[in-house]
Amino acid sequence: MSLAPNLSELIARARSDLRMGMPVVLRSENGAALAIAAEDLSPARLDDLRGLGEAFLAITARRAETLSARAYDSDLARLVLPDDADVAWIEAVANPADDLTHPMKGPFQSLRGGKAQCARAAIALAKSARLLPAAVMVGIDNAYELAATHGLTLLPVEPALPLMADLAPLHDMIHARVPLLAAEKSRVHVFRPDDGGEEHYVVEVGRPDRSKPVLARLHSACFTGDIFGSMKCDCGPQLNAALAQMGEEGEGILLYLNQEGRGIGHANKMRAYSLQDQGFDTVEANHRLGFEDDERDFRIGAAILKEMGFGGVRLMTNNPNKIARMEDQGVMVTERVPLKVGENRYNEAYLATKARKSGHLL
Ligand SMILES: Nc1nc2c(ncn2[C@@H]2O[C@H](COP(=O)(O)OP(=O)(O)OP(=O)(O)O)[C@@H](O)[C@H]2O)c(=O)[nH]1
Ligand SMILES: [Zn+2]
Repeated sequence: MSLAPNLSELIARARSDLRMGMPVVLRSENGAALAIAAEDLSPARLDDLRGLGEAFLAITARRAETLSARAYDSDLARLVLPDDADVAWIEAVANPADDLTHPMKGPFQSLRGGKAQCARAAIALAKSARLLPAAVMVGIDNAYELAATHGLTLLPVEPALPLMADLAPLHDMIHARVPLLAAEKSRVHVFRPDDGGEEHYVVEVGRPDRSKPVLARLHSACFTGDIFGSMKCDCGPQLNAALAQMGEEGEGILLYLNQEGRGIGHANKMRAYSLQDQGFDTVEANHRLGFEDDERDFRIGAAILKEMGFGGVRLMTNNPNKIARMEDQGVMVTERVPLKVGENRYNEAYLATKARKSGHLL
Protein backbone atom coordinates (compact mmCIF):
# COMPACT_ATOMS: atom_id res chain seq x y z
CA MET A 1 0.00 0.00 0.00
CA SER A 2 1.37 3.41 -0.93
CA LEU A 3 0.70 4.90 2.50
CA ALA A 4 3.57 2.95 4.05
CA PRO A 5 7.02 4.56 3.98
CA ASN A 6 9.34 3.43 1.19
CA LEU A 7 13.04 2.77 1.81
CA SER A 8 14.15 6.34 1.18
CA GLU A 9 11.46 7.61 3.58
CA LEU A 10 12.53 5.08 6.21
CA ILE A 11 16.11 6.32 5.91
CA ALA A 12 14.95 9.94 6.37
CA ARG A 13 12.92 8.90 9.39
CA ALA A 14 15.83 6.96 10.93
CA ARG A 15 18.09 9.97 10.39
CA SER A 16 15.76 12.33 12.22
CA ASP A 17 15.07 9.78 14.98
CA LEU A 18 18.80 9.59 15.70
CA ARG A 19 19.03 13.34 15.64
CA MET A 20 16.36 13.57 18.34
CA GLY A 21 18.13 11.00 20.50
CA MET A 22 15.66 8.22 19.60
CA PRO A 23 16.80 4.63 19.06
CA VAL A 24 16.36 2.94 15.68
CA VAL A 25 16.27 -0.75 14.81
CA LEU A 26 18.72 -1.85 12.11
CA ARG A 27 18.26 -5.25 10.53
CA SER A 28 20.94 -6.90 8.43
CA GLU A 29 21.27 -10.37 6.93
CA ASN A 30 23.56 -11.49 9.73
CA GLY A 31 21.81 -9.98 12.71
CA ALA A 32 19.89 -6.96 13.97
CA ALA A 33 20.84 -4.20 16.37
CA LEU A 34 19.36 -1.25 18.21
CA ALA A 35 21.31 1.99 17.74
CA ILE A 36 21.27 5.40 19.42
CA ALA A 37 23.51 8.33 18.50
CA ALA A 38 26.27 8.74 21.08
CA GLU A 39 25.60 12.45 21.15
CA ASP A 40 23.00 13.60 23.71
CA LEU A 41 22.34 10.11 24.99
CA SER A 42 20.16 10.13 28.12
CA PRO A 43 21.12 7.92 31.10
CA ALA A 44 17.63 6.36 31.05
CA ARG A 45 17.92 5.34 27.39
CA LEU A 46 21.43 3.97 27.99
CA ASP A 47 20.12 1.82 30.89
CA ASP A 48 17.29 0.47 28.75
CA LEU A 49 19.64 -0.31 25.90
CA ARG A 50 22.09 -2.09 28.20
CA GLY A 51 19.21 -4.13 29.57
CA LEU A 52 18.88 -5.75 26.12
CA GLY A 53 22.36 -7.25 25.98
CA GLU A 54 26.08 -6.52 25.53
CA ALA A 55 26.32 -2.92 24.37
CA PHE A 56 29.09 -1.51 22.21
CA LEU A 57 30.08 1.87 20.84
CA ALA A 58 30.55 2.13 17.06
CA ILE A 59 33.06 4.78 16.01
CA THR A 60 34.88 5.49 12.75
CA ALA A 61 38.38 4.17 12.06
CA ARG A 62 39.51 7.83 12.10
CA ARG A 63 38.35 8.30 15.69
CA ALA A 64 39.76 4.87 16.63
CA GLU A 65 43.15 5.97 15.33
CA THR A 66 43.23 8.92 17.76
CA LEU A 67 42.13 6.65 20.62
CA SER A 68 44.63 3.90 19.71
CA ALA A 69 41.72 1.45 19.51
CA ARG A 70 41.79 -1.48 17.05
CA ALA A 71 39.50 -1.03 14.04
CA TYR A 72 38.96 -4.65 12.97
CA ASP A 73 36.16 -3.64 10.62
CA SER A 74 38.54 -1.46 8.49
CA ASP A 75 36.37 1.67 8.24
CA LEU A 76 35.00 1.46 11.79
CA ALA A 77 35.58 0.02 15.24
CA ARG A 78 33.09 -1.53 17.65
CA LEU A 79 34.25 -0.89 21.21
CA VAL A 80 32.87 -3.07 23.98
CA LEU A 81 31.20 -0.93 26.64
CA PRO A 82 32.87 -1.70 30.00
CA ASP A 83 30.45 -2.60 32.81
CA ASP A 84 30.90 0.73 34.54
CA ALA A 85 30.74 2.87 31.38
CA ASP A 86 28.17 5.64 31.76
CA VAL A 87 27.02 8.50 29.56
CA ALA A 88 30.13 10.52 30.47
CA TRP A 89 32.38 7.63 29.33
CA ILE A 90 30.58 7.46 25.99
CA GLU A 91 30.77 11.23 25.53
CA ALA A 92 34.50 11.20 26.28
CA VAL A 93 35.19 8.45 23.75
CA ALA A 94 32.96 9.83 20.99
CA ASN A 95 33.83 13.48 21.45
CA PRO A 96 37.47 14.63 21.32
CA ALA A 97 36.79 17.86 23.23
CA ASP A 98 38.68 16.73 26.31
CA ASP A 99 41.25 14.43 24.66
CA LEU A 100 44.09 16.69 25.77
CA THR A 101 42.98 17.19 29.35
CA HIS A 102 42.11 13.47 29.75
CA PRO A 103 44.54 11.72 27.38
CA MET A 104 44.46 8.32 29.13
CA LYS A 105 41.28 6.90 27.61
CA GLY A 106 41.11 3.14 27.22
CA PRO A 107 42.52 0.57 26.81
CA PHE A 108 39.67 -0.45 24.55
CA GLN A 109 38.43 -3.85 23.58
CA SER A 110 37.23 -4.00 19.99
CA LEU A 111 34.80 -6.56 18.60
CA ARG A 112 36.00 -8.51 15.59
CA GLY A 113 34.61 -10.79 12.93
CA GLY A 114 31.86 -9.87 10.45
CA LYS A 115 28.54 -8.40 11.49
CA ALA A 116 29.60 -4.78 11.17
CA GLN A 117 26.90 -3.81 8.65
CA CYS A 118 24.48 -2.46 11.28
CA ALA A 119 27.27 -0.36 12.81
CA ARG A 120 28.18 0.89 9.33
CA ALA A 121 24.60 1.99 8.75
CA ALA A 122 24.40 3.67 12.18
CA ILE A 123 27.53 5.70 11.45
CA ALA A 124 26.32 6.65 7.96
CA LEU A 125 23.01 7.81 9.45
CA ALA A 126 24.74 9.78 12.22
CA LYS A 127 26.93 11.51 9.62
CA SER A 128 23.97 12.36 7.45
CA ALA A 129 22.18 13.74 10.54
CA ARG A 130 25.29 15.94 11.05
CA LEU A 131 25.96 14.38 14.45
CA LEU A 132 29.23 13.03 15.83
CA PRO A 133 29.88 9.81 13.89
CA ALA A 134 29.37 7.45 16.82
CA ALA A 135 26.49 5.24 17.98
CA VAL A 136 25.78 3.13 21.03
CA MET A 137 24.42 -0.22 19.91
CA VAL A 138 23.27 -3.58 21.13
CA GLY A 139 22.62 -6.77 19.16
CA ILE A 140 18.98 -7.98 19.29
CA ASP A 141 17.08 -11.08 18.13
CA ASN A 142 13.55 -9.74 18.04
CA ALA A 143 13.89 -6.76 15.66
CA TYR A 144 10.26 -6.71 14.43
CA GLU A 145 8.74 -7.18 17.85
CA LEU A 146 10.94 -4.53 19.48
CA ALA A 147 10.23 -2.01 16.73
CA ALA A 148 6.48 -2.66 16.83
CA THR A 149 6.20 -2.61 20.64
CA HIS A 150 8.08 0.66 21.03
CA GLY A 151 7.06 2.36 17.78
CA LEU A 152 10.66 2.46 16.50
CA THR A 153 11.82 2.88 12.93
CA LEU A 154 13.10 -0.40 11.47
CA LEU A 155 15.56 -0.13 8.62
CA PRO A 156 16.81 -3.00 6.44
CA VAL A 157 20.53 -2.32 6.17
CA GLU A 158 21.61 -4.12 2.97
CA PRO A 159 19.37 -2.12 0.63
CA ALA A 160 19.65 1.08 2.72
CA LEU A 161 23.46 1.43 2.58
CA PRO A 162 23.74 1.70 -1.23
CA LEU A 163 20.71 3.97 -1.37
CA MET A 164 22.32 6.32 1.18
CA ALA A 165 25.46 6.41 -0.98
CA ASP A 166 23.46 7.27 -4.11
CA LEU A 167 22.73 10.83 -5.05
CA ALA A 168 19.04 11.62 -4.62
CA PRO A 169 17.48 13.40 -7.61
CA LEU A 170 17.17 17.17 -7.10
CA HIS A 171 14.38 19.33 -8.45
CA ASP A 172 14.18 23.05 -9.15
CA MET A 173 11.19 23.69 -6.84
CA ILE A 174 10.84 27.41 -7.38
CA HIS A 175 12.77 30.39 -8.62
CA ALA A 176 12.11 34.09 -8.43
CA ARG A 177 13.83 37.38 -9.17
CA VAL A 178 15.97 38.72 -6.31
CA PRO A 179 18.00 41.85 -7.16
CA LEU A 180 21.36 41.59 -5.38
CA LEU A 181 23.67 44.46 -4.48
CA ALA A 182 26.43 42.83 -6.54
CA ALA A 183 24.24 41.69 -9.42
CA GLU A 184 20.83 43.27 -9.91
CA LYS A 185 19.62 40.90 -12.59
CA SER A 186 19.61 37.80 -10.42
CA ARG A 187 17.25 34.97 -9.71
CA VAL A 188 17.38 32.60 -6.76
CA HIS A 189 16.44 28.94 -7.33
CA VAL A 190 15.64 26.42 -4.62
CA PHE A 191 16.66 22.83 -5.35
CA ARG A 192 15.12 20.15 -3.17
CA PRO A 193 16.28 16.52 -3.09
CA ASP A 194 13.82 13.62 -3.14
CA ASP A 195 15.21 12.04 0.03
CA GLY A 196 14.24 14.65 2.64
CA GLY A 197 17.84 15.92 2.75
CA GLU A 198 19.13 19.49 2.65
CA GLU A 199 17.94 22.00 0.06
CA HIS A 200 20.55 23.81 -2.03
CA TYR A 201 20.31 27.26 -3.58
CA VAL A 202 21.42 28.73 -6.88
CA VAL A 203 21.92 32.37 -7.81
CA GLU A 204 21.53 32.76 -11.56
CA VAL A 205 22.94 36.08 -12.67
CA GLY A 206 21.56 37.29 -16.00
CA ARG A 207 20.40 34.60 -18.40
CA PRO A 208 23.56 32.66 -19.28
CA ASP A 209 23.72 30.88 -22.63
CA ARG A 210 23.42 27.14 -21.88
CA SER A 211 25.52 26.20 -24.92
CA LYS A 212 28.67 27.95 -23.65
CA PRO A 213 30.80 27.41 -20.54
CA VAL A 214 29.33 29.59 -17.80
CA LEU A 215 31.23 31.50 -15.11
CA ALA A 216 30.38 29.35 -12.08
CA ARG A 217 31.12 29.05 -8.38
CA LEU A 218 30.37 26.00 -6.25
CA HIS A 219 30.25 27.56 -2.83
CA SER A 220 29.88 25.38 0.25
CA ALA A 221 27.86 26.97 3.05
CA CYS A 222 29.86 28.60 5.78
CA PHE A 223 27.52 30.20 8.28
CA THR A 224 30.31 31.84 10.26
CA GLY A 225 32.14 33.22 7.21
CA ASP A 226 29.25 34.01 4.86
CA ILE A 227 26.86 35.54 7.40
CA PHE A 228 28.89 36.77 10.37
CA GLY A 229 32.07 37.74 8.51
CA SER A 230 34.32 35.30 10.37
CA MET A 231 38.01 35.85 9.68
CA LYS A 232 38.90 32.22 10.45
CA CYS A 233 38.37 31.33 6.78
CA ASP A 234 38.09 33.05 3.38
CA CYS A 235 34.50 32.04 2.57
CA GLY A 236 32.71 35.38 2.99
CA PRO A 237 35.13 37.33 0.75
CA GLN A 238 35.06 34.48 -1.82
CA LEU A 239 31.26 34.55 -1.92
CA ASN A 240 31.19 38.32 -2.38
CA ALA A 241 34.00 38.32 -4.96
CA ALA A 242 32.28 35.61 -7.00
CA LEU A 243 28.97 37.50 -7.07
CA ALA A 244 30.80 40.75 -7.88
CA GLN A 245 32.55 39.19 -10.89
CA MET A 246 29.28 37.67 -12.10
CA GLY A 247 27.63 41.10 -11.70
CA GLU A 248 30.41 42.72 -13.74
CA GLU A 249 30.26 40.11 -16.51
CA GLY A 250 26.46 40.28 -16.45
CA GLU A 251 26.07 36.53 -16.07
CA GLY A 252 27.07 33.59 -13.97
CA ILE A 253 25.86 30.74 -11.76
CA LEU A 254 26.57 30.54 -8.05
CA LEU A 255 25.65 27.27 -6.39
CA TYR A 256 25.21 27.67 -2.65
CA LEU A 257 25.52 24.09 -1.42
CA ASN A 258 24.33 23.27 2.07
CA GLN A 259 27.46 21.34 3.01
CA GLU A 260 28.48 23.37 6.03
CA GLY A 261 31.89 22.60 7.48
CA ARG A 262 33.03 20.60 4.43
CA GLY A 263 29.98 18.41 4.91
CA ILE A 264 30.20 17.69 8.66
CA GLY A 265 27.52 20.19 9.70
CA HIS A 266 27.68 23.38 11.68
CA ALA A 267 27.83 21.95 15.21
CA ASN A 268 30.68 19.64 14.20
CA LYS A 269 32.48 22.53 12.50
CA MET A 270 32.29 24.47 15.75
CA ARG A 271 33.68 21.39 17.53
CA ALA A 272 36.51 21.41 14.97
CA TYR A 273 37.10 25.11 15.67
CA SER A 274 37.30 24.40 19.37
CA LEU A 275 39.93 21.70 18.67
CA GLN A 276 41.80 24.24 16.54
CA ASP A 277 41.89 26.48 19.63
CA GLN A 278 43.70 23.57 21.31
CA GLY A 279 46.35 23.62 18.56
CA PHE A 280 45.15 21.11 15.95
CA ASP A 281 44.93 22.18 12.31
CA THR A 282 41.75 21.99 10.23
CA VAL A 283 42.49 18.48 8.88
CA GLU A 284 43.64 17.02 12.23
CA ALA A 285 40.51 18.44 13.89
CA ASN A 286 38.25 16.66 11.39
CA HIS A 287 40.12 13.39 11.94
CA ARG A 288 39.96 13.60 15.72
CA LEU A 289 36.20 14.06 15.46
CA GLY A 290 36.05 10.91 13.38
CA PHE A 291 35.54 12.50 9.96
CA GLU A 292 37.56 12.46 6.75
CA ASP A 293 39.26 15.71 5.65
CA ASP A 294 36.39 16.54 3.35
CA GLU A 295 32.96 14.91 3.57
CA ARG A 296 31.33 16.95 0.80
CA ASP A 297 29.53 15.34 -2.11
CA PHE A 298 30.33 17.38 -5.21
CA ARG A 299 28.04 15.21 -7.32
CA ILE A 300 25.28 17.52 -6.05
CA GLY A 301 26.90 20.52 -7.76
CA ALA A 302 27.30 18.68 -11.05
CA ALA A 303 23.72 17.37 -10.91
CA ILE A 304 22.30 20.88 -10.39
CA LEU A 305 24.39 22.32 -13.22
CA LYS A 306 23.25 19.58 -15.58
CA GLU A 307 19.62 19.94 -14.48
CA MET A 308 19.86 23.66 -15.35
CA GLY A 309 21.24 22.79 -18.77
CA PHE A 310 24.93 23.60 -18.31
CA GLY A 311 27.54 21.19 -19.66
CA GLY A 312 30.63 23.37 -19.18
CA VAL A 313 31.91 25.88 -16.63
CA ARG A 314 34.63 28.42 -16.03
CA LEU A 315 35.01 27.42 -12.41
CA MET A 316 35.92 29.97 -9.75
CA THR A 317 37.98 27.93 -7.29
CA ASN A 318 41.41 27.18 -5.87
CA ASN A 319 40.46 23.58 -5.15
CA PRO A 320 41.64 21.08 -7.83
CA ASN A 321 39.43 18.42 -6.28
CA LYS A 322 36.31 20.39 -7.24
CA ILE A 323 37.54 20.49 -10.84
CA ALA A 324 38.24 16.74 -10.89
CA ARG A 325 34.83 15.92 -9.39
CA MET A 326 32.99 18.09 -11.96
CA GLU A 327 34.82 16.37 -14.81
CA ASP A 328 34.11 12.89 -13.34
CA GLN A 329 30.44 13.81 -13.41
CA GLY A 330 30.50 15.01 -17.01
CA VAL A 331 30.65 18.78 -16.44
CA MET A 332 33.56 20.17 -18.47
CA VAL A 333 35.79 22.70 -16.72
CA THR A 334 37.16 24.79 -19.58
CA GLU A 335 38.97 27.24 -17.31
CA ARG A 336 39.88 27.64 -13.64
CA VAL A 337 39.23 31.18 -12.47
CA PRO A 338 41.34 31.71 -9.31
CA LEU A 339 39.52 33.18 -6.32
CA LYS A 340 42.22 34.44 -3.98
CA VAL A 341 40.65 36.95 -1.63
CA GLY A 342 40.20 37.50 2.08
CA GLU A 343 43.55 36.38 3.46
CA ASN A 344 44.15 37.81 6.93
CA ARG A 345 46.22 37.11 10.02
CA TYR A 346 43.57 34.77 11.51
CA ASN A 347 43.25 32.50 8.47
CA GLU A 348 46.80 32.37 7.06
CA ALA A 349 47.62 29.12 8.87
CA TYR A 350 44.27 27.60 7.76
CA LEU A 351 44.91 28.54 4.12
CA ALA A 352 48.49 27.22 4.33
CA THR A 353 47.19 23.89 5.73
CA LYS A 354 44.67 23.61 2.88
CA ALA A 355 47.50 24.19 0.39
CA ARG A 356 49.84 21.72 2.10
CA LYS A 357 47.43 18.93 2.99
CA SER A 358 44.44 19.30 0.67
CA GLY A 359 46.19 20.40 -2.52
CA HIS A 360 44.65 23.87 -2.73
CA LEU A 361 46.34 26.11 -5.26
CA LEU A 362 47.97 29.26 -3.92
N1 LIG B 1 35.40 21.07 8.92
C1 LIG B 1 35.79 22.32 8.72
N2 LIG B 1 35.19 23.03 7.76
C2 LIG B 1 35.62 24.28 7.54
C3 LIG B 1 36.65 24.88 8.29
N3 LIG B 1 36.81 26.14 7.83
C4 LIG B 1 35.92 26.32 6.83
N4 LIG B 1 35.19 25.20 6.65
C5 LIG B 1 34.20 24.88 5.64
O1 LIG B 1 34.93 24.68 4.43
C6 LIG B 1 34.08 24.90 3.33
C7 LIG B 1 34.80 25.83 2.34
O2 LIG B 1 34.08 25.79 1.17
P1 LIG B 1 34.54 26.37 -0.22
O3 LIG B 1 35.15 27.72 -0.04
O4 LIG B 1 33.38 26.22 -1.15
O5 LIG B 1 35.58 25.29 -0.72
P2 LIG B 1 37.12 25.13 -0.79
O6 LIG B 1 37.42 23.67 -0.68
O7 LIG B 1 37.80 26.06 0.16
O8 LIG B 1 37.50 25.53 -2.29
P3 LIG B 1 37.50 26.95 -3.03
O9 LIG B 1 37.01 27.98 -2.07
O10 LIG B 1 36.60 26.74 -4.19
O11 LIG B 1 38.91 27.18 -3.45
C8 LIG B 1 32.79 25.47 3.89
O12 LIG B 1 31.83 24.41 3.95
C9 LIG B 1 33.17 25.90 5.30
O13 LIG B 1 32.08 25.83 6.19
C10 LIG B 1 37.27 24.09 9.28
O14 LIG B 1 38.20 24.50 9.95
N5 LIG B 1 36.80 22.83 9.47
ZN1 LIG C 1 34.31 29.55 5.96
